[in-house]
Amino acid sequence: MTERTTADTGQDEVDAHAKEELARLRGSIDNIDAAIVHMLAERFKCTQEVGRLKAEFRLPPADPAREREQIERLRLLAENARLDPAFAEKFLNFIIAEVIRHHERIAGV
Ligand SMILES: C=C(O[C@@H]1C=C(C(=O)O)C=C[C@H]1O)C(=O)O
Repeated sequence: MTERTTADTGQDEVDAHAKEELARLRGSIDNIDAAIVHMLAERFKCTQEVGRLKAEFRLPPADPAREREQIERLRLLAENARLDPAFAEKFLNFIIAEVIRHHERIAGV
């Protein structure tokens, strides 16, 4: 059996480079995920205040016209950022559904 040395293949260097790149990219992914969590926490702080305001003034928990505007706006932003607009819409709808649930709870619906 012939042995393959590092010098023959350079595979060890490729592996080391791949590991470094993977660690670098995952470091950025971790930072981005942390930013998303912090941004979402701030957004929910605002929407909780909106929920209290709506409950106080007997306004409905959901505002479909406002949601349509936001979705339209987010789809355009996504297109410009080369993000799938359908994904952006799904993501926003997911968040809004949770917000409406909170508003209903605050209003005691
Ligand atoms: C936060 C609000 O309440 C709901 C939640 C929304 C949101 O999360 O962006 C948008 C519209 C409403 O259905 C609002 O009316 O502004």
